[in-house]
Amino acid sequence: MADTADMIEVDGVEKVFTVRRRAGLLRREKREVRAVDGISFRVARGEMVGYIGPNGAGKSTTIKMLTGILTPSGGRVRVAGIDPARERTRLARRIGVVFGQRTTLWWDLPLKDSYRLAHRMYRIPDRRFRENLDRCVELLDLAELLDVPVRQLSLGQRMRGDIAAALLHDPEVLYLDEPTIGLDVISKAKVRGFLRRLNEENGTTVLLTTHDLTDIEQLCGRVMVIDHGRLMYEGSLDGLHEAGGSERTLVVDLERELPPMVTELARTVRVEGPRQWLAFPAAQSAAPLVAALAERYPVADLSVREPEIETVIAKMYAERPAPAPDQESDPDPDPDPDPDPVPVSGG
Ligand SMILES: Nc1ncnc2c1ncn2[C@@H]1O[C@H](COP(=O)(O)OP(=O)(O)OP(=O)(O)O)[C@@H](O)[C@H]1O
Repeated sequence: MADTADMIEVDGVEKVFTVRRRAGLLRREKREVRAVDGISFRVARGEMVGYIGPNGAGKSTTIKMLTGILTPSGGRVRVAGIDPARERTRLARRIGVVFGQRTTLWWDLPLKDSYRLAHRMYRIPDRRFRENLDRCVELLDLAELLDVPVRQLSLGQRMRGDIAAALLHDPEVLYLDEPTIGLDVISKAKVRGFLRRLNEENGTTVLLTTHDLTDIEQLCGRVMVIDHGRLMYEGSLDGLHEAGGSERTLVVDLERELPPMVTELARTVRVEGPRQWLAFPAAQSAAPLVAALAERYPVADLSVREPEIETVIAKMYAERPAPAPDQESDPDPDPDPDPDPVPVSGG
């Protein structure tokens, strides 16, 4: 069972939450939120897949079902051949989880103490623990941070610390929920480089949730898009850009104020003083556009902006019927009634 080619199997999975909310002074009414509404997908062993969608789409709920923190309301989930909800502790030894917004490290203790606890909790053989820790310390640049209490770490340092903690027990599957959120460019590059290497060298299967399309572009061969609890797209990132007709934006600083620039490769969508914004198809390279503009206009500086995931998905939606009202995302859910910590600290 454990050597199945598909590391993650999800068949017709649903998760329905019942939310109580005030409806008048004394009355409270119950409402169902279909956070995940019948999704099916596979992730092969050693694959690195992006799982994206707007806020409230159902990404975290899916990941929680894949760890066993949440039990599906319907459908079937298997990870490494294990039913996560039934055998959560057994599965915890085979998976690693990083929630970008929530640390699994001990806040008041030096970073290395959290690692020592993981060593004991997962009963990692001493030699294996040392090798894994040494590798993470080297590749994630943690040497200077091991003695620092976690609460004193910057967000980027803490994130690298969390990623290391999730990997000390050699998980075959790693779930990453927004691992680059709020990080500066250098920290993002470090995290992405590390993940690429981990996947190549260890064959770790990675499911990556992110709002940053550059994470997907640099790491994932395949992307799945979820919205209103349903899978809307599965394929390459380029295919997604095509399906959504999405555009990137070239921001051009000219040496002086000029009328809107004209080129057949893009549309000038905004002009503010000497700065102009040009939209062009996201699947197209910016190089010919840059060359064409530089030939005709006094260009001082340039940058390219990637489309927002929300915009790409909104464009895909323009062609589809609106979702039923009871599937709209809930602006005021129970904050987080999950009683359990994520498996890395609870397994
Ligand atoms: N414990 C809960 N109780 C009630 N509703 C919930 C609960 N957890 C999530 N929801 C609702 O389920 C839907 C999906 O939420 P989920 O957190 O999975 O979305 P997400 O795609 O991870 O969003 P984000 O990008 O904002 O983290 C939302 O409408 C959310 O309000």
